[in-house]
Amino acid sequence: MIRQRRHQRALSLSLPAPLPSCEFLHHNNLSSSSSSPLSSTSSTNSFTVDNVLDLEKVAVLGHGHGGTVYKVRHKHSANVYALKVLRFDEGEMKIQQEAAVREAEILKRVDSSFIVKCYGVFDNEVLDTDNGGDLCFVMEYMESGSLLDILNICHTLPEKVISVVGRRVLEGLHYLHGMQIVHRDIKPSNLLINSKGEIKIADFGVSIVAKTNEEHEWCVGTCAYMSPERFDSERWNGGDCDGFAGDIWSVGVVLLECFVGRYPLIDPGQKLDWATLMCNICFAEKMVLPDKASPEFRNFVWRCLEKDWRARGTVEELLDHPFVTTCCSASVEGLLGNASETSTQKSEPSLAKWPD
Ligand SMILES: Nc1ncnc2c1ncn2[C@@H]1O[C@H](COP(=O)(O)OP(=O)(O)OP(=O)(O)O)[C@@H](O)[C@H]1O
Repeated sequence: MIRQRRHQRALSLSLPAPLPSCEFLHHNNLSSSSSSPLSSTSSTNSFTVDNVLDLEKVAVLGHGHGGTVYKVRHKHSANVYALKVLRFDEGEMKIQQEAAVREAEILKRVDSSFIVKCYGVFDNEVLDTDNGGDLCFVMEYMESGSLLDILNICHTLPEKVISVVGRRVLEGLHYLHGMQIVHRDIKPSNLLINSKGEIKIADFGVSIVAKTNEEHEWCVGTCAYMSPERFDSERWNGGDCDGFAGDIWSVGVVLLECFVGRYPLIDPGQKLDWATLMCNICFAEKMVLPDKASPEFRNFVWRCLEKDWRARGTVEELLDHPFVTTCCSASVEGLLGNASETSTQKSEPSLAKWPD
């Protein structure tokens, strides 16, 4: 539902001027049938896919609210990519296209080892007519799936792994926030892991550029990971917020989830509904963390889950926090042991969407 709502709004982004070599922003006819790229990535990324018809489907990697992600192989180079195929509903085509264009604009500009790379955006029907879509993103293939997949297998992670995860995500947010990009949907299924065990941030479907004069709706993203000022803007002065603090809140929820092995802001016996989430996120007392958590981890999580966004830790502050400065490796690979096979047992909190 929130994905639908996201498509129903015509949000606009104020972004830096496009690179001279980039065709994308000048190409408005998204419904045309073309197999040439609408967009390449920035000049520092080598653009390796120039015709989507050179990609052959290998497997389905997963389904999201907007479409399907395939593992694909480039026929000539044998390089493997993830192909995200978005579908637009009839009747909402224009608004959905605008949302997808915004996502593509952001993806085109980001180039960081902490962010899943996008190698091209195409507007054609691909692979075969049954599975064709309306807009396709050729993405870096992340072999080990998502943090959600890892949690499905391991249930909980040791603190030393969580600190590596935290550091990587903070580095990614530091990069994004430096470019004025607010992600707005940090959650386990949007943190992907490659064969080297490196975690990267993915999915910019509801991201925005902050500090512009544009009006942004704040109640978008995934409810369960949403900060108080985004959940209840009026009470928590969300109107004054630039949005960066909301990403930090989500990091705190994700890391705590890795520690306790379940969504942490709802007690096991509590019903997962919108009202309970609202109460727990916006009104509950400071959370009591498990005894077994180290003082560093507790303090880190509390700095992230500070309800008042103005008092919450910033990305710069948290990158200097002892919990993430002492982490032993830039990769989670060795620490995760046998958790390389994916599983689909666990899902994110089912009330992941904003209720109508
Ligand atoms: N670049 C990638 N490499 C490998 N697997 C991927 C990649 N991108 C996505 N996936 C897999 O495909 C699944 C679906 O991704 P998608 O971004 O469409 O939706 P989602 O993030 O799971 O859900 P939502 O649409 O609610 O955000 C992911 O959960 C992940 O397992």
